[in-house]
Amino acid sequence: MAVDDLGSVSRLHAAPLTRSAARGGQPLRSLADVLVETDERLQSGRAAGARVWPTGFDALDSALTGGLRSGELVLLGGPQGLGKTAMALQLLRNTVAGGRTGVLFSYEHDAHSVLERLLAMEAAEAEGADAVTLTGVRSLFEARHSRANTVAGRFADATGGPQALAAVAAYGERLHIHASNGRHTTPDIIASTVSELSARDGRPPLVVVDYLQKVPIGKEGMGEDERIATVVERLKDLALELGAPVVAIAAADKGSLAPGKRMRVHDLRGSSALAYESDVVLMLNDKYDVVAKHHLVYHLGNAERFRQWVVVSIEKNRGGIDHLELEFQKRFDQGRFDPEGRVVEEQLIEERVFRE
Ligand SMILES: Nc1ncnc2c1ncn2[C@@H]1O[C@H](COP(=O)(O)OP(=O)(O)OP(=O)(O)O)[C@@H](O)[C@H]1O
Repeated sequence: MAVDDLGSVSRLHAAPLTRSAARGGQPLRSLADVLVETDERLQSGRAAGARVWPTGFDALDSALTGGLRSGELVLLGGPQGLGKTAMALQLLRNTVAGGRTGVLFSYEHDAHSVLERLLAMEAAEAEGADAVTLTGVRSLFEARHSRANTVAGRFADATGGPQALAAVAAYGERLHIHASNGRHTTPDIIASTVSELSARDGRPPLVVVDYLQKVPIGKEGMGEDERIATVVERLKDLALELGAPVVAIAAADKGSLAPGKRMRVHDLRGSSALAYESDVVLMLNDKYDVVAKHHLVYHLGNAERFRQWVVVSIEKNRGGIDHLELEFQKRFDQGRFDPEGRVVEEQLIEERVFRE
């Protein structure tokens, strides 16, 4: 049947289509029911397939044909300090700035430091390279002898400061930060918190978990791999039930942190479950560490340039192309990446064999 013929499913039937006993949300349904529900969604002006959640990183969105999708579990992995938190926060920021809601389960950073990062990000959005840096934002809060005793007063003279405050105020109600901890914030707590938010806001939030291996299960005697496998399964279930993407940051195995090594999904802690359950895997690596050696040997100036970029490899993409290498320029002094990015042109290696 041609797509055009499906303009309205009810045209195909003499009697209007009605649902049988199995309604949406129940585990067992006939395909006919799914078709009717799809028709109802379209007729009421809603999207019928998975909803697309743009990441706001241009090159990534085009590689992922528009962005992340509802129901997907997305892994963001890579070595320590390469900007996993920065990228996840920027993704959250882009989502809420676009009008949706988001929630961060933060096992690593307190809410105030998240605020500082977002303010630096917004100042940079507004004023580019001249904007107050993340260090500058911290100093504005930490200054003990400032005459200004309000946030607005402290930011009044900082380049991009007032714009950053206005931007954060505009989406602040839609971005939630959960002070999570490795003893109590189990997948059950994550799921119930998200469900409350979803009911309150009338729509599901983008969920970010920073980071996955810190999520406890609350059961004694479980080995780490089994615990991680359980957490990943629960997060995948949450994404499906919620109808939004769940993005989880994943830490690497200690043994795989050797300098000059390219990190792959199989280097992440609990890797077999991680790779199996997730729909999209994004691995971050320092470009300098993963570029083929001839790019460094014959062009000595390249080394410094490459250190400014992070390669984001799409190692898995259940809904589209994978094994694609993108690169984004670090702007860590502003707590972010340049959102544009591009496809990597240089040849990359599995494991770097050349070091200065
Ligand atoms: N004020 C700052 N100015 C410049 N760089 C900074 C500043 N604060 C943090 N950074 C750097 O930004 C980088 C990205 O930090 P981020 O926390 O996003 O990385 P990460 O991959 O999540 O690290 P981790 O695994 O430690 O959580 C780090 O290398 C960090 O050292």
